[in-house]
Amino acid sequence: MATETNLQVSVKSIFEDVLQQQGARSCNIYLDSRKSDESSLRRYEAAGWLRRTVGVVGGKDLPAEPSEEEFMHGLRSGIILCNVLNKVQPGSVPKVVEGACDSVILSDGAAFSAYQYFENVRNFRVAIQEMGLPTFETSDLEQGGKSSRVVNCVLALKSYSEWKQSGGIGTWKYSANSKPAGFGIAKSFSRKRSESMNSSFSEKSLDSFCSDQSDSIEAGSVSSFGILVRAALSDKKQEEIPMIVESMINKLSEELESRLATHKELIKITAKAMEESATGHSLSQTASCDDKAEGVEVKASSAEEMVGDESSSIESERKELYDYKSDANEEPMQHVLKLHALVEQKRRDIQELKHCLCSTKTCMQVLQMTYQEDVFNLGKHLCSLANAASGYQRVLEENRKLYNQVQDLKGNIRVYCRVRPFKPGQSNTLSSVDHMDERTITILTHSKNGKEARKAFTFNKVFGPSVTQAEVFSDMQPLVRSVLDGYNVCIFAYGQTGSGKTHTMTGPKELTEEGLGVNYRALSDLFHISNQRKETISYDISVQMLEIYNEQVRDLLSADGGNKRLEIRNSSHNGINVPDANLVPVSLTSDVINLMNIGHKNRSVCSTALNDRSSRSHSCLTVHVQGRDLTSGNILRGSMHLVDLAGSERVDKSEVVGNRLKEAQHINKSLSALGDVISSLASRSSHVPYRNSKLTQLLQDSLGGQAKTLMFVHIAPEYEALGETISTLKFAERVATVELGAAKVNKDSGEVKELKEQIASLKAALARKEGDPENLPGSPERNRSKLGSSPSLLKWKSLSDLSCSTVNTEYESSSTSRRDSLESRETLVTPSHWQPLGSPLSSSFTNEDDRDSEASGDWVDKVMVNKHDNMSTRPGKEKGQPRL
Ligand SMILES: Nc1ncnc2c1ncn2[C@@H]1O[C@H](COP(=O)(O)OP(=O)(O)OP(=O)(O)O)[C@@H](O)[C@H]1O
Repeated sequence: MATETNLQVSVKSIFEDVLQQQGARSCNIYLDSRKSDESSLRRYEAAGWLRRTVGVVGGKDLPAEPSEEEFMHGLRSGIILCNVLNKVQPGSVPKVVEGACDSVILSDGAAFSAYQYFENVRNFRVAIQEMGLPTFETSDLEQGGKSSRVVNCVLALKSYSEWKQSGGIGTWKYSANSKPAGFGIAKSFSRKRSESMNSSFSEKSLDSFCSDQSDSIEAGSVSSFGILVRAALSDKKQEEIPMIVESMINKLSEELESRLATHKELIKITAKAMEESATGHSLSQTASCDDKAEGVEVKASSAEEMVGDESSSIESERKELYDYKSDANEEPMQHVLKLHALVEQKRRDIQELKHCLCSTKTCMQVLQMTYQEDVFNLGKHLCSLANAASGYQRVLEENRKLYNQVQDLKGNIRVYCRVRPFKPGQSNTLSSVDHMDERTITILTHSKNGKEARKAFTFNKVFGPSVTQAEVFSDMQPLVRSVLDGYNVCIFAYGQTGSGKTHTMTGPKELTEEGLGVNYRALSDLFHISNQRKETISYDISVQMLEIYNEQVRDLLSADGGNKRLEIRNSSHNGINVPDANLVPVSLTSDVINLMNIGHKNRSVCSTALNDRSSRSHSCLTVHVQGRDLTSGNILRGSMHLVDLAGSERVDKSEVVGNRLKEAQHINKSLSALGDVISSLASRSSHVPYRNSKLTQLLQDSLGGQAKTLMFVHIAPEYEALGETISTLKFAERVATVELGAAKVNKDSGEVKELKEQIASLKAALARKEGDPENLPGSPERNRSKLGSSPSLLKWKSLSDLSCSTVNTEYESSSTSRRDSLESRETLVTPSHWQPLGSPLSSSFTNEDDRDSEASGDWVDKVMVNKHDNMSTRPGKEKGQPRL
């Protein structure tokens, strides 16, 4: 269209030039009539095209320059319209009604027949609408209708027809407002209808000339040129016209030739530009590929999106370019300009994109560097964490060793005394217990001459009648932890029948939470601690329950009620064990309760009315613990025997016979054998007589070496049981006296000093590992905080706390002699004036460790004395040492 306009403008200017050269006066501009002229010209154009296309219809020709009324009147039947449409688009109106009434023309110019009128026009409008062309209302063909819409529709059809004729290349476009040539400038030409061209240079020849010059130029425009020419020549003399026309033609042909040359040139440029654009695009793609190949991780999604968007936009633009190329024949100038602009735009876009890629690359490199730095720092941090973790593991390991050393130094054999309360209804009963303090029990007795006398026995601890189950357990709790560290522990309940052994080990018949005995509490504690350590060590805990009756071992957890006799075996792998006894894995305290119920049931099955099996047999609950260190893979094995011994009362041989006698003999034998073993161990005897009884045989691995033995000696307070009480205490004395010797340490000995130094340096080393200045020994903050947080440390006691001695002093009942007696005890173990140092380990302990260190009280300082004793005498590797 632009080309068309350009050409028209050129033709117009040529006319003007020619007219000026000829001295012709310029046409006047009639601005007021411009509008009507414009619509008239459009109408003429439409009419001209209709005439040329369909010729004479129904014997009536449409005037070449019809008035508005003539135009509408001519088209009202719809025949011309339908015919012209069928020519443009064959078959669009399959049946054009050309009725007999055609010739009947009413005087008012109305429709020939209503049928024709509506049918043809309707079919035409429908077809036009389907083609997407602008249409009009049927009423527009009536008087007062909008003829401009009809004209517009016809011109659109004309434009479409021409587009089609030219091959239908590109997209058909039609602008309803396009003006006929000559109206793009401020001049218009009017012509009187009556005026005719009376020359050889007829209207027709000029029209055909114009139309010959450019096929692509709309015929309507050519018609306008004709009008222009006619208007220009209207006032010329006849003889002037050939000359004017000739010069016009010359000018026109010149103009057209130059136009064609430009057109060709532009097409060349366009093709070149398109090639460049395509090459530029592929270059940018190659560049992006190269970038990728270089390994530059331009992965910023936004940049990729941009590139992606741009590629697709370039692709679409490229397509458009090709479209333009196809349309180039129609509108070369405009297309070329557009293409130029487009190519420039694309170049700019590509440049911009390259910049963007560059900056993204830089950003990515910076980011990469930052990440690398972060990863490096993280690695360093991880290394230091790993070091700290392994250091922490080492500290824990050391802590475990130290802890167990402390347990060793406290004495591998500990003897506690527990006094049962009077049974209900015994309030007036005379007690054999004269006095009790923390470690001493004084029994009321009589001397040989019948005078009242007292006998004092010293233990590691004395528990009075009011002491609770929890308090009893708290004192032995640290030993439970040793089992988890791979040590063997043996806990015995010793005493005469009815003295409270079962109460201590299991609890009262009606079990309550407070009443739970050592067995439940120990296992519950094992579960608790093993659960706390689950991140570092995986534990398997299993339980066996055996009974030794008349020197026969039975399984209390067997389904047959424990009737089968079992053999004790010694294997290199498992040590001493009873392979045929049930070993039941447990993980909850409730599991243990259930198993113990089974055990008690089996034990009572074997009882008779006259013979309470529980007091006539030893029951042994054995807890086997196997722990696997998750870091090193090391295996720790420990076991704990919880033994409820048979009643220790002596049976007068003259009074009992048969089974009772046999039982008594077996009990005496086994208890005596136990005493012998413990004595031998405590005195570091070269021979330990384990094989003298099934009991000592069974417990062999858990007695001696680094194994820990704890004996609860039970006392019945009734005076009438004095004989049994004395004999029980003497047994305990036998066990404990040997340990007493070990506790006789001179506080000033050089070895003790040496030990003190060793422990101080250990503390310092641990504090350094923790990197906590507060934990360095001697730090005032540390001492303050430890003293503040651990009152037990303030309650510093003398070294006599450490003794496991019993002292028998038979003396007259007087306060003086009693004081003397106490003083005499003090000489055995010298009171310490050492200041409490606290434990540097405690800060690195877990809660569990804190609890345990608290439970063990001021253990670090206690270590100092006993360590000397044990270290100086302990053989290198003995039985009962943790098996790793
Ligand atoms: N410390 C205690 N507090 C309260 N009651 C106790 C205590 N010790 C023992 N008893 C009670 O005394 C009675 C006898 O105790 P227990 O059965 O434990 O003695 P035993 O030594 O195990 O006897 P046996 O050797 O016959 O089995 C039980 O009723 C028990 O509940």
